[in-house]
Amino acid sequence: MSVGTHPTFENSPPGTVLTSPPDGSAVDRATGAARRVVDALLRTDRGNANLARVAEELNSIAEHLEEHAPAVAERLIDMWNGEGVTRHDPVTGPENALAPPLVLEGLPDGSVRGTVTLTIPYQGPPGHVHGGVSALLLDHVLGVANAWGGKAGMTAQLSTRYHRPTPLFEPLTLTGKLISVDGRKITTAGDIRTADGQVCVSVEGLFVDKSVPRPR
Ligand SMILES: CCCCCCCCCCCC(=O)SCCNC(=O)CCNC(=O)[C@H](O)C(C)(C)COP(=O)(O)OP(=O)(O)OC[C@H]1O[C@@H](n2cnc3c(N)ncnc32)[C@H](O)[C@@H]1OP(=O)(O)O
Repeated sequence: MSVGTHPTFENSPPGTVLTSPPDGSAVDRATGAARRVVDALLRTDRGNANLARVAEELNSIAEHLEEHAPAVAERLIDMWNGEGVTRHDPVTGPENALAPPLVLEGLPDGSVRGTVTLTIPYQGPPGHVHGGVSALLLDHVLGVANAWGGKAGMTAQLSTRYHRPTPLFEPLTLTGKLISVDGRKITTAGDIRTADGQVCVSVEGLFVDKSVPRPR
């Protein structure tokens, strides 16, 4: 897999933002609103008398968006156009309402770091983050760490250790760093910590240098 023109720690200043933060565009603001809706649907009173109308209005919004959507094959080409950082992925993508979204910066020691506060849509155990969500976030963090380290690959294995429950509603710091390269095999490690430095989840990933072709 090629890293194309992605910045690396050897050619870019510390603090380089490696993902695509929300930029205030209409699509990013609409996606932010969709995140609020997902969160609010989980929080609103189950007896909220307006929920039937809410369902109608949300379906009407979805119909409007679908009416203005090109064929999926065309949209995929558009999404993967250029060599830039993606705006649609489910971890950092400002255009993806499933993404928190996490913003990652590159550090001079070759690691990447980002802080995010997760809320109810990401819940697994009561008041805590779903383990699959932690693995999703860390898989992507390791992928970005590989790019910052000058490599890229597909995840072949992600070994995840859950040290303690990961809290919702408080800032979590995620880090990742490329550890070693052996031919096509790239080993990368990362973790999720609370603000006071407690490790909640740590991962080691094996990535293999191979890419899936972009849609054209
Ligand atoms: C700035 C923003 C940038 C952009 C940042 C973007 C970040 C995105 C991050 C998301 C990353 C993903 O989720 S990627 C999506 C999830 N991953 C996938 O879908 C991958 C599906 N699997 C595959 O396509 C394949 O199995 C591969 C590519 C992983 C490997 O297939 P291959 O190319 O045929 O290679 P293969 O010969 O099998 O393996 C190569 C070597 O690795 C070893 N190997 C392979 N798998 C394993 C394994 N699980 N455990 C141990 N070793 C393994 C083999 O023994 C071999 O060793 P040796 O004999 O050479 O010693």
